[in-house]
Amino acid sequence: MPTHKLAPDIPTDVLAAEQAHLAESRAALKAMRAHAQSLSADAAGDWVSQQILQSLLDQRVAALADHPDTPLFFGRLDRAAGDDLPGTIYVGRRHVHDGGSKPLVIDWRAPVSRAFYQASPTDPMGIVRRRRFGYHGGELTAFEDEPLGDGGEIGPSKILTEEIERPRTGPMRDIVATIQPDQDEIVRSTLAQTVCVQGAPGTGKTAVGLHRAAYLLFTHRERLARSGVMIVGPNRAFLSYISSVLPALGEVKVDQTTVAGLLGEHATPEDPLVAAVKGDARMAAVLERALWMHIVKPSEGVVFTKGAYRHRVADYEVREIVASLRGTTRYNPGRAALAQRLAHMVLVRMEQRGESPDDRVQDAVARSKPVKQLVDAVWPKLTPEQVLYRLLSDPEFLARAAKGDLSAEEQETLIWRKPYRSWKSAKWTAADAALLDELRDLMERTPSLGHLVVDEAQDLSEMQLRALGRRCRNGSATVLGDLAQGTTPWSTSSWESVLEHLGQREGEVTELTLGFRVPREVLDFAARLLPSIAPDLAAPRSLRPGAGSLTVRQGLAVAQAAEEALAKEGSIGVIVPDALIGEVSAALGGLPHAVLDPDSAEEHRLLIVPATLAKGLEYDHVIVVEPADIVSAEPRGLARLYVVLTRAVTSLTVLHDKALPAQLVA
Ligand SMILES: Nc1ncnc2c1ncn2[C@@H]1O[C@H](COP(=O)(O)OP(=O)(O)OP(=O)(O)O)[C@@H](O)[C@H]1O
Repeated sequence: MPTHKLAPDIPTDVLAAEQAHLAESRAALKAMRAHAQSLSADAAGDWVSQQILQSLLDQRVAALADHPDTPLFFGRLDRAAGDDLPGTIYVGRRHVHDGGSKPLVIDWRAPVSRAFYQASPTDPMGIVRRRRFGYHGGELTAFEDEPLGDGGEIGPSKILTEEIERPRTGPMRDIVATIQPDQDEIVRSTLAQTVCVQGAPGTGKTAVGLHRAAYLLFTHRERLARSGVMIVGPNRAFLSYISSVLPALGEVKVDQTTVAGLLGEHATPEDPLVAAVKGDARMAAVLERALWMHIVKPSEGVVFTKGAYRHRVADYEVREIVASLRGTTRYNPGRAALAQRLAHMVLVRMEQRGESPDDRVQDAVARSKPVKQLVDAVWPKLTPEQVLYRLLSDPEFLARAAKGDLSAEEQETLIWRKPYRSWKSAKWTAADAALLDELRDLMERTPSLGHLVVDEAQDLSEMQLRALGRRCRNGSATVLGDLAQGTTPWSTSSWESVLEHLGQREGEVTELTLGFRVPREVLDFAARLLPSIAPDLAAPRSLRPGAGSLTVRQGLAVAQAAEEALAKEGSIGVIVPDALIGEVSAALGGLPHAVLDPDSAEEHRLLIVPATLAKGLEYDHVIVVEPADIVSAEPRGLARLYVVLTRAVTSLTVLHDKALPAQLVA
């Protein structure tokens, strides 16, 4: 077993030497920042290049900021001699070098840093000793050594345990100092590889996804700067919770959004049965047919008059062009190509008459009135909204488009009960947003990003997955989720199916099994629901025993439970059925609190969290109010309850007036 050298019994001379290295590294970082600040964008040739260069320099300066509370390095590796790498390496959030070429801190994402996460007594990876540092308020106060060379066992790391037990306040933190070997495998998988991670609540899926984004940006900086990386999360409260992790890792240029943010903020409520049909991947074929059904068989040709001549393209020739374009192009480029092909035929006629028209003439003919009129009649200009409007309001049109794909019953489900007056006044739903996006892509190709991280992916419909898949079709994805936490009408029951609809069939499904958030006692309690919501999943395991962390009380004494929690350290989430927000807020009376709101910058230790927004979040102390109402509020209410019961880091108090759901009673 290693000796854990933690204050107060650590050798002060060794600690002082490490503190001196920290001071030297801090000074060097300051010098690097000053140097970056001194660089001028004036050298750029023109105004535009100057602006671009200035923005790059500003980003560099921002990335070199030293945050006093964030340790600059958290680990040290002492390597066995034998190659030209330095014998001692400090692993930290970014590279820091002295004025020359001496590395003072090496970025955790660099290949040499991998051993910090992966080396073990059985595979020391050339490392003789791994040292972890403990910090207190930005000061280096302790360290812990793990000898790796002697093949012995490594005991539990106190620094790791302390990090995991640290009370939560405010937004999510990075886990860069304590990434575990199985998490590191996922973080460092190659850019070309799509990875899908199934993991019980609190196993670090979100953390791993964010760190993978940071790793890929570091490793493929130029490529991804061009193509982009995006994080897609379940709702804005979640985005706000994770928003500071990537900036803390020096990555400020990653878009973080929700599916609604990406596809359109359409939120008209909808019957889950209708949403389920709209979310089904069979809708893709229906939409494709619906769009192309707008093309009308040409019954006339074109006559283009120039001077005394009338140049004619016959109706059968138009039909041939349309037939040759159909199916070989997207809708909008097809329209443009039809105009150009008609113009080309006119040009051929002109040449046959001895004229010698050039490309400009062809463009002019393509834009001319007779050609435009014919194109509009045969291959009409459309918006996605027009097509979907027609599909959802015209049963006969839907029947033709849906032939063989949707049953008569499903078609009836889709048709609006109360049709809108026009496509402009139609009110769209979240499920419609994915359909509109599919149509948009059938009309014009959606650009692809380099990498997409999709969190809580079990909740996405097949059509939403297709929409996300378009955005990484030339790249790869990290897909994160838990089959037991699916709460939407279209929640998936298989990751293979998710990967298929995402268009990433080659993706590898892997599992994280060790929980870092929820104490064992609480997790075991919540896991009673698993046989009912995800019978194929193994019961989750927790790293943290957490004896005494669970309390179940009859009666809704919320204020009392909140006061008890306020007497302890850390954040408090009172998770309530959405319908009870007002009532619980009134019951909390004079205790300062707020209702969770992603748009508010206000910070409160005591937050009321609507059950439907709790996904992905965590609080030190969680008070769950009236589980029976959480279950009865929605079709997948039991899964919602599982999500809600697994948000606690330190304690969970369940308050109930009504009988607890039978599945929870042992
Ligand atoms: N290696 C680690 N070291 C320290 N803390 C960790 C580690 N891995 C995860 N955690 C912490 O555990 C908590 C849960 O992590 P995270 O939110 O990523 O889990 P999740 O699997 O996405 O959970 P959920 O399914 O409930 O959304 C977070 O506070 C995270 O910082």
